[in-house]
Amino acid sequence: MRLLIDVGNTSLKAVLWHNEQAQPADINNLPWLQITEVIYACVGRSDLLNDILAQAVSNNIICFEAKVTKTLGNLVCAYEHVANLGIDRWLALIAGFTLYPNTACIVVDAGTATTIDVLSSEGLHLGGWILPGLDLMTSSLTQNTQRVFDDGKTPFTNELGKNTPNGLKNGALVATIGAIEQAKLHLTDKKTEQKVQIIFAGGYGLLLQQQFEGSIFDSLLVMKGLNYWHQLSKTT
Ligand SMILES: Nc1ncnc2c1ncn2[C@@H]1O[C@H](COP(=O)(O)OP(=O)(O)OP(=O)(O)O)[C@@H](O)[C@H]1O
Ligand SMILES: CC(C)(CO)[C@@H](O)C(=O)NCCC(=O)O
Ligand SMILES: [K+]
Repeated sequence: MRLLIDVGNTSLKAVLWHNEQAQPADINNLPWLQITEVIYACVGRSDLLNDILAQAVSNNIICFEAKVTKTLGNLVCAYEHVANLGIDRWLALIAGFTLYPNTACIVVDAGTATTIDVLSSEGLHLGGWILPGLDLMTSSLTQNTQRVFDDGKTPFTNELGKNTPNGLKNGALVATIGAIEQAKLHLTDKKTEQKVQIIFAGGYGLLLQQQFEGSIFDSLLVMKGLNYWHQLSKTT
């Protein structure tokens, strides 16, 4: 059994991976006798990991930290300074590349931030964008204006707004949808009409997925990326 940990800017997420399946992990009561290795990634507060890694060490369990590299197998990172790319973005790309081989992908992780990454069918990461997540978009407006307010019950829809919370929420949603549409333009090749797979992850991933026909939502994308990273980094 493997312990997979993703430390983001809002929370630490952990799952136990066993027989190709994820089980929820209670980080206050981890089954150390059954855990064979720990694989983790961190874009947020690394101090959240201290206690778990110390427990792993005292149980003689080996820990691996996933890092971004220029290449991983046939996957190539767009950044010149690869260490600057968030590891969560790289792991989501690794998962997209592995789950959809030879397929152009747009990988969207919608949490605190929304990240959009573009991957060619050959495994070239063409680059991406970092947007405020839907909640950050709306809270930055309510906090920096006098009259823009949210009512806590208005949903995000792609309709035109006809009141303030509508205008605010829907503005955030369509800004995000529009960015994903822009990402498609970087992959569309009129001659080959290649299929582009749009993959969503993160807290707002399901909501966004519903806006794009043929797209998929995978709540475990980053966790799967941790597993694939581990496999690929051993063999390449
Ligand atoms: N059903 C849901 N479950 C969890 N979060 C949700 C859900 N629906 C919307 N959200 C929003 O998604 C965001 C959290 O998403 P996610 O868990 O992907 O966070 P994250 O940004 O990846 O966090 P971190 O940076 O800690 O990894 C929050 O803004 C939350 O309000
Ligand atoms: C953008 C976030 C915050 C998304 O979690 C993370 O991937 C990150 O901190 N990235 C570093 C900056 C970059 O990816 O260019
Ligand atoms: K994240």
